[in-house]
Amino acid sequence: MIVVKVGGSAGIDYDAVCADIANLWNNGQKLVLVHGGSGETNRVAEALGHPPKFVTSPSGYTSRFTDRQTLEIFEMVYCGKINKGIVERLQRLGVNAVGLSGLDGRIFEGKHKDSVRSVEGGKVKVLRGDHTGTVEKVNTGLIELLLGAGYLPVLTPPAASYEGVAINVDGDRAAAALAVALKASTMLLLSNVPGLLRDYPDEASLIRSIPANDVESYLEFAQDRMKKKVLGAAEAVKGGVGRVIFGDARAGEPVSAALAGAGTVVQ
Ligand SMILES: Nc1ncnc2c1ncn2[C@@H]1O[C@H](COP(=O)(O)OP(=O)(O)OP(=O)(O)O)[C@@H](O)[C@H]1O
Repeated sequence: MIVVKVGGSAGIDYDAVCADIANLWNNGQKLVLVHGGSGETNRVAEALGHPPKFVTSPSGYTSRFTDRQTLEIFEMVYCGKINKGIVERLQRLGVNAVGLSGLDGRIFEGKHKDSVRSVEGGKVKVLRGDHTGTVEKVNTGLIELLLGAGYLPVLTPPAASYEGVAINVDGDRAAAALAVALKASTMLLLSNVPGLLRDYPDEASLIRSIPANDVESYLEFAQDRMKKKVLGAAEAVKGGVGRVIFGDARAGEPVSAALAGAGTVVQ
């Protein structure tokens, strides 16, 4: 079993990712696909007159401040345009894909965090009305039901809070929780960079391998949103996933290339 998470940053080639996945799936590879949608969400939010707001926590993690309106825009893009776009591509390639959010059947569950601490102008502010959280539980029953019946699950945030409220969760860490719960041998985190770069954005500074017992010390090379990927990788290998690969989803055969070791291999 492998878990493939494909991001939603500019430049990602969904046609290439889906063609590669269809090929692997049709050759018997069991897999679950998780996706993001941040780039398109930013564009749609701007167009709807509710521009994105990002907050940086005192510990340096950046996240999207998700008020109710942002959550609704987020769902339009993640669960709508991106999810159905991927499912349609896979269906056209002969793969019976089923697109679901973490809310559906409570596939991803976690605690709702209503407030977030944000560093603004050197001061820490508390912002309320946030619809975010972290995945703590994965309903593998529904996923196994689908896989057992021959469907390829295509999953996306948001998750469900324990009270049944939709919460924006980080897709990389959701994929990590899923990979642990499914006892996956490999998790791929594909985005619009070749992997973790020592000197971002210099692509020649690709870090080729990271020892599984020392992932956190590589957090220092990751800026803003890349930090969550490194954290997700640490959580996955700690939870028993054999290897995590940060790979490039901009062209070629992104999944096969990453499985063959292109990118940053955490093992
Ligand atoms: N050291 C680094 N190496 C590589 N990328 C980095 C580094 N530091 C920061 N980044 C940024 O991290 C981004 C990837 O993370 P991001 O969460 O934006 O991608 P994603 O997974 O494609 O999106 P989504 O949130 O939609 O799933 C890259 O586009 C790059 O700008």
